[in-house]
Amino acid sequence: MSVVKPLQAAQAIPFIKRVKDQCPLVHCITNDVVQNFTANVLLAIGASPAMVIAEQEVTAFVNVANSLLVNIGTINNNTAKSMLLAATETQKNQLPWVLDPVAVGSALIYRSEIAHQLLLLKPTVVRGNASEILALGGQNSSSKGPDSQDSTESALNAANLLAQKYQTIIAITGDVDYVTDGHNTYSIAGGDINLTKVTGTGCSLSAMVAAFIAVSTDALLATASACYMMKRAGELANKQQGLGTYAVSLLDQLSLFGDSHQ
Ligand SMILES: Nc1ncnc2c1ncn2[C@@H]1O[C@H](COP(=O)(O)OP(=O)(O)O)[C@@H](O)[C@H]1O
Ligand SMILES: Cc1ncsc1CCOP(=O)(O)O
Ligand SMILES: [Mg+2]
Repeated sequence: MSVVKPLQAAQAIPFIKRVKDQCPLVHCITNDVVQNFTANVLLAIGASPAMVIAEQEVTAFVNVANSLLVNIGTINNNTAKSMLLAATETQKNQLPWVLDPVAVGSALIYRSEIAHQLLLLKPTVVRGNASEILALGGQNSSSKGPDSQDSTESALNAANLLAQKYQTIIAITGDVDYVTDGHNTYSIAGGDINLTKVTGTGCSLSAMVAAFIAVSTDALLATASACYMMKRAGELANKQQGLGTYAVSLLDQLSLFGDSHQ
């Protein structure tokens, strides 16, 4: 078992600043539910989003972008082809990329098979909730579609094994986030339960991770820093008016980072 260290805010701040300063272009092949929210989250943190999906375009575009996000949330035959082409090209050229294995496991056999094919293409980071990481590791999980029903602690062992086997970084998000390379692990506490009641926070966090690893050589700390930023913004967002306002306020808080607060 790897050593778990709580991430300090001061460790995350330089990574958050670097994204703002360098404005990385993030190529997103993501699901139909969260396209707009993800683009707005990336803009809020100072990155540039590009949703480029066609199989005729993805190979060229991964070489133009600074990093790639592959999210299988509403996968179909066409998008699966694009995802595999894009990931193959990033692996060939050793470009940073993130896999978000939305809802793997349970009855969803097609996406689970594609997720395993994508894992073999060496994602820099895999970001999922506890149920997804347990399922990816071949362990029992109790998801509810894209939502987790498992604790992040229960997925820590699976995360360590996956990280070692595929030489990747695994970020498990939930009440406490854990980010591990199989040897060193950061924990990030805090956040807010409302983050689970707005669709796309997990998916857009994966896009944030793609932006953070695009501008850093320390992918472990960069990933943990992105997790910190989402949790902190989730704490600061307005919880008095209902979930619609909360979602918009979350964007506000992400965009205000570094100006009025950390
Ligand atoms: N119980 C919780 N308390 C506080 N924050 C949470 C909780 N569950 C999830 N989060 C936060 O919500 C964000 C999305 O994570 P999660 O809900 O696990 O992703 P997904 O949408 O992929 O299931 C992350 O920032 C995570 O830390
Ligand atoms: C509801 C839903 N169904 C397929 S993808 C998706 C979005 C899930 O977003 P998140 O995992 O960030 O909550
Ligand atoms: Mg969610």
